[in-house]
Amino acid sequence: MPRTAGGPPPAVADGHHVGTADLDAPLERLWHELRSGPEGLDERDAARRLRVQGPNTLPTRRAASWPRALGRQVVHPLALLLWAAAGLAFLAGTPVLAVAIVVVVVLNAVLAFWQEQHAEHAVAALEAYLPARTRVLRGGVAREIPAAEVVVGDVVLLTEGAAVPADGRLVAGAVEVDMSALTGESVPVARRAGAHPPGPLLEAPDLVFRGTTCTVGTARAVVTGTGAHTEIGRIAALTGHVEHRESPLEQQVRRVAWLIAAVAVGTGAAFLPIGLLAGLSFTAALVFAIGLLVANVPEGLLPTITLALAAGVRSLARHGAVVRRLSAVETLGSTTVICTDKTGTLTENRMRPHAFWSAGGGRGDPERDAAAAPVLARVAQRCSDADLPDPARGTGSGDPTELALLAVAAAAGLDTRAAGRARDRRADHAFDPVHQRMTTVDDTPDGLAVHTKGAVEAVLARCTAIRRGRDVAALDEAAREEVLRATDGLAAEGLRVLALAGRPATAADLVAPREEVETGLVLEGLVGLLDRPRASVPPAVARCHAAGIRVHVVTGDHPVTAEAVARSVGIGVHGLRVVGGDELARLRESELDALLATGDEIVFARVAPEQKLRVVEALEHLGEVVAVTGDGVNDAPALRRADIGVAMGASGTDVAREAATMVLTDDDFASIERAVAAGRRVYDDVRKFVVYIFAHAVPEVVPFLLFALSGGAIPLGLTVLQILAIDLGTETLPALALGREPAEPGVMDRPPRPRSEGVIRPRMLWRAWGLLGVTSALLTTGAFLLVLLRGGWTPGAPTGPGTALHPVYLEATTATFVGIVACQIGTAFAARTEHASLRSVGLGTNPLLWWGIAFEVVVTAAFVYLPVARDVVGTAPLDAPTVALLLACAPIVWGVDEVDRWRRRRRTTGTPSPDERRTP
Ligand SMILES: Nc1ncnc2c1ncn2[C@@H]1O[C@H](COP(=O)(O)OP(=O)(O)OP(=O)(O)O)[C@@H](O)[C@H]1O
Repeated sequence: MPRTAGGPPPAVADGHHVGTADLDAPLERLWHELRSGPEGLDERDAARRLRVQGPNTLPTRRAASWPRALGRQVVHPLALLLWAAAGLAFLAGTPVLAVAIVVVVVLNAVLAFWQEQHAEHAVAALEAYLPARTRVLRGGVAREIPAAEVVVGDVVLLTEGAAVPADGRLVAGAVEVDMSALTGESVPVARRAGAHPPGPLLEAPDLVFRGTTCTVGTARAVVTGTGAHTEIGRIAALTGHVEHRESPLEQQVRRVAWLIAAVAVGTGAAFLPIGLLAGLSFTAALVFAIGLLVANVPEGLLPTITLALAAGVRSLARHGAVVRRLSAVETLGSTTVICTDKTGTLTENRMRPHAFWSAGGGRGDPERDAAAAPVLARVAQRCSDADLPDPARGTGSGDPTELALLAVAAAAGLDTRAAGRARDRRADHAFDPVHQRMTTVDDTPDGLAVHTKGAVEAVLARCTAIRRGRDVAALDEAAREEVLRATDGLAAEGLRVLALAGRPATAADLVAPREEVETGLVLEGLVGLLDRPRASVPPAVARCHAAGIRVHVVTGDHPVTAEAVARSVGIGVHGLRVVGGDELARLRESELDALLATGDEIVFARVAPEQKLRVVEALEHLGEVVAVTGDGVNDAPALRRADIGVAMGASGTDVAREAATMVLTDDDFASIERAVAAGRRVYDDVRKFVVYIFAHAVPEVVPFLLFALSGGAIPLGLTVLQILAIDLGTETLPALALGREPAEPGVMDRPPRPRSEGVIRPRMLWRAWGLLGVTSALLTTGAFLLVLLRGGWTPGAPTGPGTALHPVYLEATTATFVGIVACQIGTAFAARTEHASLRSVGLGTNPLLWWGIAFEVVVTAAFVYLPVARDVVGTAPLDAPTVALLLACAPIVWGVDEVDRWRRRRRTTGTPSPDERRTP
């Protein structure tokens, strides 16, 4: 019987799973049942299987959940408040109002649903930017393919840091895998080919599963299940898709929304007795209280914020930074320190041999002099896992360091193709960042030989002799000094220096542990590799400095090389310290804190990945918001710990990607800086539309206040239904457009926002309610009174239905309604910037806003001029001069705010103080 983790094996008609194959069977039978072999499938067979089996992706159950998502919006707590208001309106005998409120609830729910779906899709679409890739054998040749194209029968190659793309059985090699996604157990477990005692499926020592990652070792596995027919596929089908977790920004805004809703209910309740005192009937007073409530409940706020975050995530993805959590966008904006690695992030990761040094010949040209150093060239050729099929074009696959060394071997006339090398290799000890060297034992024309290459200190420590021309001399203290001096000389030019060494081997070296093989080596020479800084990095570093962000380098490379590269891109212009891994290890926590608090930028060189975590923890202890980059398995803890863990999408391992908050598709440091700028922009945008949404509360409430405080002598300037028309019809789209506002000039010239600072601050409320709101209220109330007085009204004169003044009253409320819309247009333009002038951002730079305003104008015109709509909301057509007068409210509101911003800029003499810059 085939073993399963639980329940019977899935249906196998489509061949997704080896339900018919016996996992306990000997390998030969498994190959037979899967119609595959140690060479893997051939391409045509694989393509056909892919068509039959479908892609190797996990099912999503989005389709089934949308009615629930929509339903959730209708019973959302703020919506429930509005339902209650509708119920009250119905009881108060105003069914039209009740229906209108219900329409508001439903339309808002639909809009919120649409926004959330949009946000979810934006996040889901990110996967397309990060296609998981995997290496498989096809017809005996290793190829990298999208993980979605893996089929049953494929032979996959697993290496350190790789995600297991499908369920399978190991056929060669041994690995350790992190099974935590399946079992919750975080300690990696060993898996090796061959061993096969009976027992539970998940514990079988030769089986690997999709969703787990390989932390150590290399192995080959034949795929036995893909897509939904994997263990994790079954779990995914049980739990459905991942829930959206609320970001701190959303939590904050939710709290504020509740606070405002409570205030709205409170004011509504308080105005009920005031209305009665002003002489209203109970019904009229109730309607009036409901009006206040509906006017102030900020029901659209949250979904709009979620959408703004999602839009930010999407635009980041298009610019090389894929964020894996919505909340990361806001954290990015407050980043204060970036810890970056060097190779590939600051530099291009395209290395070429630049200098060569040997004890006999001194410095030389690596390609020209390579032939004169045959053993060195052989180490470069043999001790490598890269493939340089065509040295002339320099193209190939593998580690850039090794490709550059293969170029040296090719210059010496050696064959650099992978196939021949693999044939002669008898044993190897892979490179890892802790040992910082790699060793192979190979058959050569001169017999079996050990070949080692790596960081100079790491190799030198294992050498006992040094080559001088044709001779080999003992490696004494003086010779060691000579090598280290030569290393420093090359490193000072920013070169990555590798030492190459070798010795004749014996059969014992084929089975001996690493430490024994890497002894008694002869140092052949040094090669200096040039890896140019990326052109985009110096300006990005300068922008980080202007934005108050410090950049530390944490690298495995030599201190002198790292310092030269750091300086060449502008890191440390205001003070640079270089700290080696050994020194870092000796520092006490308090000393490390003191070092990091100096304000200097620091190059941590020759550090082990584990030490990165220590630096990150110390920085966080100092209250910094840290973004840290990493690409290897050992970087994962630091990536997880940091506020923003940044993994390298192009060169990093799957493990690092999984642990990271953000993945750079181009590995470029400049993308981090762009992401920080985008984070700041999104945060600013959220504040912009909060200002916009809050501002209209004042002109909506003031007519009620005037009515109540005048004891009914001044009629109600705005009907409840008109308020609903504003909330619903006219202001939604401009608010959405403000969420897409391009960054304001100077967004990267101000210091980072403190982590503790709330999104809504007193100064911003003053601007929304005090400045924009009060100006709008003055203008609209003025317009209302003007129209009334012009029509012959005097305070206290009756304006109710049937009275002579009723048509004038209708016209006057319409003036308030249109006036508020015009003021909102002015507010929208004012809210586009927090500090800068509108001129500096340009009038046409947010086309969405223009569309939103066009929509607003059309809807308002419909409410005023379409008889059906007019009857519902109680408006009357306005004449052209009145309309012109009301439209003037827009530039006035904008102008008042523009003057205020100008005044604040001038008060700070053009160079705003940090505090001033952060306040709206
Ligand atoms: N494939 C390799 N074989 C042998 N030695 C290597 C290899 N790659 C790198 N090294 C040596 O090990 C050192 C550390 O490499 P590691 O990959 O940890 O860091 P790095 O790439 O130099 O820096 P960063 O952490 O900034 O990416 C290098 O400086 C180099 O001397």
